[in-house]
Amino acid sequence: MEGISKLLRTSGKRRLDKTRQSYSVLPDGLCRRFSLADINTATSNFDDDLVIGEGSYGKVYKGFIDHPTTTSVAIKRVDIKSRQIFDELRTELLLLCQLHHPNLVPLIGYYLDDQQVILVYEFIPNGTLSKYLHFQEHVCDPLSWKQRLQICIGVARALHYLHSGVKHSIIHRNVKTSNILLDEKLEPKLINFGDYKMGPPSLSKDLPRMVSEVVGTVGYLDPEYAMHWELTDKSDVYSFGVVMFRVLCARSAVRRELETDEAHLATWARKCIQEGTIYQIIDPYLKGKIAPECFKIYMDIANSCVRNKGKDRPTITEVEVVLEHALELQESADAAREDVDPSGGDQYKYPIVEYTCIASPPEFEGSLESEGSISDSDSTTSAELSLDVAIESPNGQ
Ligand SMILES: Nc1ncnc2c1ncn2[C@@H]1O[C@H](COP(=O)(O)OP(=O)(O)OP(=O)(O)O)[C@@H](O)[C@H]1O
Repeated sequence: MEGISKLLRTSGKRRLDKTRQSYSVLPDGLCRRFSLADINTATSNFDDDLVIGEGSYGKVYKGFIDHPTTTSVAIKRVDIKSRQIFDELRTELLLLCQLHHPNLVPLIGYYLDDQQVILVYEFIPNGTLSKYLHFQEHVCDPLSWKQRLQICIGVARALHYLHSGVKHSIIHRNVKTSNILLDEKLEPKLINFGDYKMGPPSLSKDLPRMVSEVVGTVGYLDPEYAMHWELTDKSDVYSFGVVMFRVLCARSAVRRELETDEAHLATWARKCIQEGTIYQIIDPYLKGKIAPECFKIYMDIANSCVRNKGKDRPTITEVEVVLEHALELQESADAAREDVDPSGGDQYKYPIVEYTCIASPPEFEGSLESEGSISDSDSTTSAELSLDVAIESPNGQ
């Protein structure tokens, strides 16, 4: 990783010295370098019909390389309007070509000159996770609960790799559902590394790093980092907690039109957890489909991720382990149900339970047994039995 900063320094100098000219910023062999002619062919000269998305930096095109085998790629083209944009894109490039994990989007190659940076990624066909999380107005088939758990596990694995799998931890800083793409098997791939920051060596991760600007997305942003400008890997954990609530509730992370607690999903979810009403705000599609034991530990870990203080949040490794356990619990509950009623399929109904956690304990203990508690909807108070819960019986009738 020391090599990265060195490369950044040297390549920065090169840029100042040269007029428009393609050049390499990486040692040979580290990453494929495309010519502009290759890119023009791949995108039919940046044909607007091939645009698949647009980020804050520019358009993303679907392209095809290596004719006649034709591999599908996503090509991100960024006009260099400022030195900062140039540096961020080059940073992403330098980082990505050295990272390899099944849940990170693979970078295939790049083209770079003084006026543009073009990054060529593997094409991930199923779009962003946010596309699947539209409360009550599904634009595509809703994901099952098991698929959602598997997606969360994949993203947690990617973050685990970034936080601990490399010499210096890498803090993504912009974990959100629109930065998670799904491949043909709905395996998640984390994208957008332009805002990452290198943390301290992995072994001393708890030391905060002072940053000169706060980067992230409203609704996902760690409040402690936003207030004190001190960044640790726990900021990503906070954002990941918001992703978990998005996955459960299929609601937006932030709704600017509201001026109540409901404006921020994380704040709203924590309030509902304290009041024992969280089940009322989950995605209606999931109601009755989550095994209570799985629901409890999912809520425990999601709730602990969005604690105000980073030191009270779990590490992403702990989150990953708990989510894997949650998936096992769901699978064994599903298997037990199938034994009872083999024809039930996805329609098996679990009792509707509420989850309550009055106050967050000061430390995350690893064991989540003692945290929240769940109760059958039968035993909820009348105040808790508002519309959503009251109209659904455990049998789905
Ligand atoms: N590898 C890829 N495969 C398929 N689609 C992609 C890929 N990369 C990006 N996209 C699509 O292009 C869109 C824009 O991506 P991009 O990373 O530029 O923007 P963004 O997520 O909006 O980022 P920013 O936070 O910089 O505004 C994504 O939302 C996605 O739909």
